[in-house]
Amino acid sequence: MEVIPPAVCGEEEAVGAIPPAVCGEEAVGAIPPAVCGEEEAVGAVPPTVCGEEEAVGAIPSAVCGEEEAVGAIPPTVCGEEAVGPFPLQCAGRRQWGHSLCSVRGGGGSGARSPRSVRGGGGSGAIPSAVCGQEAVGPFPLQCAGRRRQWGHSLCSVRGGGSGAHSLCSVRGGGGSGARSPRSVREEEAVGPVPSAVCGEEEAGSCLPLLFQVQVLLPGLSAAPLGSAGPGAPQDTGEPGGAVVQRGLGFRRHETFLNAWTPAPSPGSSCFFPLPLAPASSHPLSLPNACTCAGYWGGERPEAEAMPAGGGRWGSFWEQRTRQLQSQVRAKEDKIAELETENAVLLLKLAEYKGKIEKSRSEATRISTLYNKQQRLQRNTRSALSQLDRVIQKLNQDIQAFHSSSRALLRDYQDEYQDRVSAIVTAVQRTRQSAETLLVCQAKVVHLEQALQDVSARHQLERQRRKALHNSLVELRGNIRVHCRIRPLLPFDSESDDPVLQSSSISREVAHAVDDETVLVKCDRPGHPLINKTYHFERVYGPAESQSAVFGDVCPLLTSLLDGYNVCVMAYGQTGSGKSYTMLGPHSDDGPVLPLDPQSDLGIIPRAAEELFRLISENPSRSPKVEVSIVEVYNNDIFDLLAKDTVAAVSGVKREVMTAKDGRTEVALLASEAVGSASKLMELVRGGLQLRAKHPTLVHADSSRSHLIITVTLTTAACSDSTADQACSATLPREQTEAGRAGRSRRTSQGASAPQPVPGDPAGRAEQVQARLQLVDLAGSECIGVSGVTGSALRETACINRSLAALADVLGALSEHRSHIPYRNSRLTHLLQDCLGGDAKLLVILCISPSQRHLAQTLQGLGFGIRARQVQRGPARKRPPSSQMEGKRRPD
Ligand SMILES: Nc1ncnc2c1ncn2[C@@H]1O[C@H](COP(=O)(O)OP(=O)(O)OP(=O)(O)O)[C@@H](O)[C@H]1O
Repeated sequence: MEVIPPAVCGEEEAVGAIPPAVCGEEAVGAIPPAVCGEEEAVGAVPPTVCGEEEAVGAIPSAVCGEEEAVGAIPPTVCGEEAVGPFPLQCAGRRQWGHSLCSVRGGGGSGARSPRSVRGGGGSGAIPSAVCGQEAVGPFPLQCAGRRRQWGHSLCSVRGGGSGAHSLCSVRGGGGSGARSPRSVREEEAVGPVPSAVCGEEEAGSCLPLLFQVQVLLPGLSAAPLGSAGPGAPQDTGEPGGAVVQRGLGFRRHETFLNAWTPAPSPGSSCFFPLPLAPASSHPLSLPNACTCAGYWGGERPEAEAMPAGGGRWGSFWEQRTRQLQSQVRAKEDKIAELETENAVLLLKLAEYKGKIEKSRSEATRISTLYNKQQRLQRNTRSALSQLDRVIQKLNQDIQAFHSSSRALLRDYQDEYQDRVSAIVTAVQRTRQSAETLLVCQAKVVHLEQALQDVSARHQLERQRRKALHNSLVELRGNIRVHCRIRPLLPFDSESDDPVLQSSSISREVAHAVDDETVLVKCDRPGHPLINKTYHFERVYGPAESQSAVFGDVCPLLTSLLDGYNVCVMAYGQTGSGKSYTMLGPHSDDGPVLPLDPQSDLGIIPRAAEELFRLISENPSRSPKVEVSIVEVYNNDIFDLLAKDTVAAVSGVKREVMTAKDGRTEVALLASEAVGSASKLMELVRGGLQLRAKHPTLVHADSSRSHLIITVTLTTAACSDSTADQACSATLPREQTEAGRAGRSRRTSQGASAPQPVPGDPAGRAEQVQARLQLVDLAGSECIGVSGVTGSALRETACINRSLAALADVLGALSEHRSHIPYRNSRLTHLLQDCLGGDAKLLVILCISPSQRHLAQTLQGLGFGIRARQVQRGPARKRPPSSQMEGKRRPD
């Protein structure tokens, strides 16, 4: 083992023969220096640089980061950790210098090979090793600690190592070597020749310094080598000695490094620098710093290897110094260039960092977006899957719909064809029908025309027939019977008969078939079917108005003015509409004139108005009009205009008497002359107030007496010609003709025509009296139905008896009996002139359509038929009063 280089060790012993050994924990090196970290490093030649692994290399140097690197001369640059000989630049973090730091790894050995070991041991001959926190380097060695450390060599080398020219504070193992300085920190450093410089530890002897390297940092003026100012290193002049600078007095923040480079060792061809580095923890606290200046190793050069004498050595070293200075300058230039590049790189780095930050935020944003997109994609996928299912379902539905639609379409087309063919057929038929219809329309028009002609002819024939019938009636002296069917009223349904209350049975049994026929039809269970028709001069249905009824009465008023006695009599059961027909709707005030077109007033007020209208049309005649009103109540006659009359029951009874002229009159009958219709109706209203009334179950406002209003017209007699003219002016043509026929007949028969009485001794003017009797009979009633008792029952009995007497008279008249029983009743007695005389008698037969009153209806219809059968001979005008005297008609 050569014992040339010194060994430097940290905490461990460093043993080195000649070359120094540098070790971390333990370092052993032969000739090449070995620098080791924590592991032992043994190396011969070349040095080895390794990271954590052992590195062995020959000449070329190796640079490694974490990996093994071996390098000889060319410098090596590494990232975090680098090793390089000669100008070695290694950039760790912001570290600048020739060689770099933070070399970790095992040791190595080799001649002239720098070695930087961290952790492991290392050995090298000439080149030094540099480490980050621990670094070793040859020649101008700059080693930075962790921060801002500048210098040729560095401190804190860990690991053992041995070898010549091995450097610096070594921790760990020791190293041994001949003439090798030894620096031991915490551990002993042993070196024969080279001295060891250490901080607190022993510094071994050093070889004579061969030259100085001065490195100036910015702001520090250069000091001449060997003659620096105060504190400049002193050459001890002893070979193998160490230069120890203590208390050099450098200013703070200034760095002055003196390097003493030993002579090349025989075993190595390179130099080992003598770094001067602060030993304190802070790199800039130099004044108290340097404890270990440098080491040199190797044997003193032999005569043949080293110029003999100081001059030769001086020139050599001067040359070498210049060479090295030029190299230093070149390196400095290179450093400046690299600084620039580094600055640029730093700028780029900052830029890239900014971009990286931006990219990171962008990446974060993109990541967020990506997550969102993922979620969206998941949602979309689930939605799409649902949509797919829905679409599949829809497709199935659509297919089903299409198939059903096709089937429907086929059915529709088939049906359409059928319908079209049917329509075509129908259209053809319709065309044929239209043609037929046109023909039919033409026929219909023709028929309608013919019908109108026939109708006109029929109407004409009817008028003729009616005229003939009226003539016949006039000639025969028949009683005219008009039948009026009132509407169905609410009280018609108030029946105890459940059969009648049944809605299945029609409640109307009497119907107006036409204006001359009444049909009674009733089909009740348990009763014989009734289906009978009755013919009258006129039939009024329920809908016919009061004015229509009065329209047929109106001609009789003309006859009245012509001198005929006229009687209009309403006959019928109770509640059948007699008072309604004769007077109008019941009211407390009675019928009030004047009439309006829509009025419901009956025959009496209308007749009054018409009478005075007719009178006013021929003022030359201006007959005297007198009114008397009587009622036949309980077969007694009461004068309703008598002054002594308070009420019918308590009034004075009147008697019927026969006048000289044969007329029947009421004795002491009060009569009042009236000059107007309203005056007449005023008297009527007064009489109605006195008329006996009593409510029954059938009719709440039932009249209990027969009301007879007599209007007497007294006119001056006129000649036949005058009378004919007057009659012609007022009567309808057929009536006039009939009247003429009758008159001619009466004349031939010697009937009493009004003729002037020549030589009337009394000198009285001839007068003709004609009477209009308006009779509202009391209604016949069925006692069981009307439910009357007491006085009402007597009233009913009297009413029924009087009506029966009336029927008997009509029966006798119709049968032309010799005796007419007028006097069986005061009613018939009072109406004798009307019933059997020469008056024009009109009976208005009122019936109820209700089934409830069927029996009474049938009885009334029978009465009407019987009345129609009466032939009394032609009606005659009333003769003048002079002719009437002494004439009496037999009873
Ligand atoms: N043609 C008709 N139109 C409308 N209502 C009628 C008609 N005939 C009768 N009435 C109504 O019938 C009811 C009975 O009529 P009305 O008093 O004339 O009977 P009546 O025969 O005089 O009875 P009574 O003999 O008992 O006096 C009355 O309320 C009346 O208004």
